[in-house]
Amino acid sequence: MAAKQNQENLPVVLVYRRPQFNLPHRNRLSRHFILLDPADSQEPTSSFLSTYAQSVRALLCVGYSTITSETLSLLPSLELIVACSAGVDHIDLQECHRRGIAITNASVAFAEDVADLAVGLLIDVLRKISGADRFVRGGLWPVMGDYPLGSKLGGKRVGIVGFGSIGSEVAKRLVAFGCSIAYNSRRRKPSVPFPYHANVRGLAADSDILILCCALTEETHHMINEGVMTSLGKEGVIINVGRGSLIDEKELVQFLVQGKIGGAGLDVFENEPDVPKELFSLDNVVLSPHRAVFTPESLEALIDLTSANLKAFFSNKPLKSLVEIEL
Ligand SMILES: O=CC(=O)O
Repeated sequence: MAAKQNQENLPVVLVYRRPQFNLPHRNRLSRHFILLDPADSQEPTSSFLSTYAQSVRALLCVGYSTITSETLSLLPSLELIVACSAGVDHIDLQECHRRGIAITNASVAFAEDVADLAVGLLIDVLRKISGADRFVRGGLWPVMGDYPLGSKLGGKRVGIVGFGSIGSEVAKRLVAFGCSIAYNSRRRKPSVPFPYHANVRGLAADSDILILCCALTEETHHMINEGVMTSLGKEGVIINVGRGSLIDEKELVQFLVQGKIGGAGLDVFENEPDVPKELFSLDNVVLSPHRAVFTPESLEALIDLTSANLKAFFSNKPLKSLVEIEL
């Protein structure tokens, strides 16, 4: 009876997810919150929300489940969206801003793992690890002899696009490898000791490698275009752990196929899970199926952060990872 009473006093959190997205460590969260999940019900989501979620103040958005203005219009009491993702481009930010809904994201929980993968992709592209692996497994070593030389990471000039928690973890790692770092972001960050470029094309012209760690917004959509890739040059390498649409993907494919840039390491694509087939035969391209954030450790950290944000909200304390909405 006492346990039931406690359960009834817990704050209610609406779980919003596409059926393919599971909420990791759900049991841990349900010790502190009553989780209202339309996916547990037979009812269509919109009628579930209209019937059961009218007084819900906090929503947990799992994966990249799209939250449109129509979804928001079904939730008149909503004050907070806790996104279980680093990127929040699947949420209608303008409508959230208009309705005064705060958003938190998970970049800080994921930053180290995403940075590790960015550096892993970069080393793979430069040292041709995946290509060499295919060479050995395909029995080509005895037939063709030496595999082509790779290129050294130390000493490279790396341009980081987006210098939030992920960009700064990438920089920390690459400084240790002996790279020089410069960055581009919406504005200069006084606490960052590296050279700032207000313009991505200028950053590309001064870099051997571009690593994309920024959010996808209207301004950053296709920011890596023909001009930027031309400035990066024939030996240049692009690593993308942000979102596919940061790059004009058709243009990237042309640049890679025609040898107008040196290589790419891509964890994200414009039309996931579809990846341009032209990339499959290129040994200077390393492909990963949007997995940068997924380690058991980062999922644990995600639940800690999610819980901390929700607890802060329900006790009127400052949120742990508030997203600044700039429109
Ligand atoms: O891409 C992964 C994320 O945004 O969390």
